[in-house]
Amino acid sequence: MPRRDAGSHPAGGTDAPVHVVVDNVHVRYTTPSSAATARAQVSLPRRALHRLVGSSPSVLVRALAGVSLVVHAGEAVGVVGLNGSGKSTLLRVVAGLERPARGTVLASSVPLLLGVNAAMLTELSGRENVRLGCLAMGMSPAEATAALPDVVELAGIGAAIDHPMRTYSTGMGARLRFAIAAASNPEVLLIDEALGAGDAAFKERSQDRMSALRGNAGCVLLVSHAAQTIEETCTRAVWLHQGRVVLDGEAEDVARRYRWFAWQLAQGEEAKAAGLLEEAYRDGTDTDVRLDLRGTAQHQVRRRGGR
Ligand SMILES: Nc1ncnc2c1ncn2[C@@H]1O[C@H](COP(=O)(O)OP(=O)(O)OP(=O)(O)O)[C@@H](O)[C@H]1O
Repeated sequence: MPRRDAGSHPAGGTDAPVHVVVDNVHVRYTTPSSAATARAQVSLPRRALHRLVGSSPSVLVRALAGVSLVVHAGEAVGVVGLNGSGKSTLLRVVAGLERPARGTVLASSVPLLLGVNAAMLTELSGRENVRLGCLAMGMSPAEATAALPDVVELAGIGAAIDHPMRTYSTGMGARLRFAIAAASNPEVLLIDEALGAGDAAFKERSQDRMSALRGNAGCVLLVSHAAQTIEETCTRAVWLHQGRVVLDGEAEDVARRYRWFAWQLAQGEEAKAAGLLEEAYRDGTDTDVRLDLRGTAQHQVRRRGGR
């Protein structure tokens, strides 16, 4: 994946340096499907072959279908959307763990992805995992030793820091993972649902830490199903639906509109939800990115403006 210097200046909005550029990114997965529609797309001989070996034909899933966005230093961007809308894929593609079928991702430095499943050695204590985690993020042994007290304090799990991680609750594990990731002070921090399991005290600590990181010219991209977390934690939010950006704007506004849409769906009011989605899409913006040969990005935000 091209990962060049994203240092550029935007044509609109903030003047802060750009840390992440996602330019018309498409991600597709080919996945086996037992659905009749998938079978119907396969030729008869191939269908017979599938039956013979007991396999299923494949279908193409468009996880991201032309996503463009630009993230500046100092921003915390929340990503909301229904299950399967492409949120985790977006984070993975920015982290460089997924290669887009089309489009470009640029980051000013290697992004750090913090997920619920971030690898930990569960037989080791939290403290030992902190040390390993710091070394894995590229710290020297001396830096890891120096970072340890801060990480332990931020995690705030008391005596449990010396217990094996297999004895931790989900929330305790989440606190430790976040504390380890934040210790490296990454310029681009990607958080996938990893904060959801924390309690109120942790929520406050993690918000403080993210503010400090943003104040330090870093940026955060945060996926959460809790639209309220996005409202409280982020400066901006992106609503994804079926791999496309519906809205990209002020966190409170985007989260509120998404929440209202999701609530209508949950009530079985599908027509109403579809109307809200359409209206939000019309009110949204498109981001046009122009890359020059040196990999510098310029971008422009265009209103879709259907009303
Ligand atoms: N490895 C994979 N192989 C096949 N399809 C995948 C794979 N990963 C994701 N997908 C599909 O891509 C689409 C987007 O998935 P993604 O995990 O990005 O959604 P999400 O918005 O994060 O969902 P959730 O809120 O449920 O976590 C879904 O249709 C999903 O089934």
